[in-house]
Order: sequence, then structure tokens, then C-alpha cells
Amino acid sequence: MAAIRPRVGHIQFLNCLPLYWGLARTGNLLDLDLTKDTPEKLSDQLVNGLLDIGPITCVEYLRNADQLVVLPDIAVGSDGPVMSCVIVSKRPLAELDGRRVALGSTSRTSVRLARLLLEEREGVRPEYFSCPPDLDAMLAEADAAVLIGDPALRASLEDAPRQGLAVHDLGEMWKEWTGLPFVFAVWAARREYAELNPETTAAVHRAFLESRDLSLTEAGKVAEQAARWEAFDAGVLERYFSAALDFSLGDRQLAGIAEFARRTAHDSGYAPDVPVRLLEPSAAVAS
Ligand SMILES: C=C(O[C@@H]1C=C(C(=O)O)C=C[C@H]1O)C(=O)O
Repeated sequence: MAAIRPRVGHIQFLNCLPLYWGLARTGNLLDLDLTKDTPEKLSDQLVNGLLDIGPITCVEYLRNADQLVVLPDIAVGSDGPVMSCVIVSKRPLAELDGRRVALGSTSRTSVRLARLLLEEREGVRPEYFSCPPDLDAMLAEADAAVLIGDPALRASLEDAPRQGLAVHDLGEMWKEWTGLPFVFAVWAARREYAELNPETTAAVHRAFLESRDLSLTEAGKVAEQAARWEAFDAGVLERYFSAALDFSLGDRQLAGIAEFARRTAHDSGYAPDVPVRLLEPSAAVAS
């Protein structure tokens, strides 16, 4: 019987384009049964066992940490401004007390981070509601909107400057506040899958690391090719891929996750000290 390909998720935003580029360039793409979707859908699919391995938004990982193992050294985060996780606001953040804030429905982590920053850093208590990620529709009902991914890039680079709206970068606000990087999503395998399929899990992990490394050395090319089909020019995309986004997951990023968990656990469905369990390096990785 032929082997079954691992069912792997891929975030269908520009933020993960460098990973897709590398998978295509190395040929590893052919070894994956790849599902492209928005992060909240992929996160649910991994938690529900419809995917074996994939990106999972940080909040959902923390809620389901006992069922999952995290792949080391890969994530979607930032160590300062991220460009694509933002609060777009009609008025200063300090004036949002009692005002309506629209939370984009494709996000689980940035929306929680935005609430944390508004409440604990800015000292305001807005009224929140969830909404599809469309800036105009959100701001028709609210004074501020939290957006992620491509709609956030469009809002912050084009719509907000044109409409005189302020853009607050969540990665930058977190870094200023805590001194730490922020991790928006990690890559995880279902624990049972990783135990039953250690070699395939290690091979998928290696494929993502190789893809990340290759595409970062070729960030200019990735940006140039993507810019043919996107509303952003190549220079902006290169800066986004190689300076804003941080695809690593080391000690500082893990400290960022721990700090976020500690500050949000009380109402988020996980313990403040939830342990982040990393995939153990196996013989397959070492080979
Ligand atoms: C940097 C980003 O990170 C993301 C933010 C997420 C969230 O807020 O839940 C989930 C996955 C990532 O796509 C982005 O979407 O632009």
C-alpha cells in the first residue's frame, strides 16, 4: 500500500508566502497534502484532527497544548513592528474607553493581544464585537478595528493613510511594553501523530526549516515575483518578509509566548504557566 502524505496546513496570507516559495523550490511541496486557509480555520482543523501538522494561532495552541507538540525554530512572529497585525483607529487609543472596537474574525491571537494592550497598557475598556475583516464595514460600526494578514497590510499601507486613520502596530506596541518578541503562530504536530509518525514529522519539520532558510536568502526574488500579483511593491514586500516578520522560535520568542500566556490566562482558557512542549530532536532529524 502506498504511504499516506501528512496533512499539513498553510496560512493563505502573504506572511507565509516565503515558506510556500521554499517548499516549491526544494520540491518538498510534493510530499505534503497541503490545505491552504485562513489561520483560525487551520487552527480548528489541527485541533479537531483534520490536519496532522501545521501553523496554529498562539492562543489556540495554548488552549490545546496538551494535545500538540511544537516544531522548534519556526513561527510567525516579530521582534518589533510586524506591519500586518494592527489596530486602525479613528481616535487616539486612550479615547477608546466605552467605544466600539471591531475584532477581525480571522484572528484569535492578535485580537487577544489588542485587548490586552488596550486594557492594560492604554487603560481603556472598549466594547468589542467580532466582524469579518473588512476595514470599511468595521469602521462603519466602530471607532477602531483590529486586522491581521493581507487586509491589515492593505489597511495600514493604503486605506489608513488615505482616510487619515491612525495605525498602531501590535508587534511594536508589545515590544515597547515588554521588551520581548511576539509570536502570533507556531507550527505544531498533533501529539499522537508525532508519536506514531516520528520520521514523517521530522521530515516535515526539516522541510519547513529548509524552506524558511532558502526563501530568506532569496527574499528579494520572492518579493519581486509576489509583487506581480499583489497591490504592494517589491520593496515593501521584501521589508515585510525579511525585516518585519520573524520566522524563528528560540529562547526569546518562547519567553514572549510565556509572558503573553501569563498576562492573558485568566480569561483565555489556559494556565498562566502552560508549558510549551517542543518536539524532541529524533534520530530522523539528526540524520
Ligand atoms: C503576522 C501575522 O500573524 C498571524 C496572526 C494570527 C492571529 O492573530 O490569530 C494568526 C496567524 C498569523 O497569520 C499576520 O496574520 O499578519
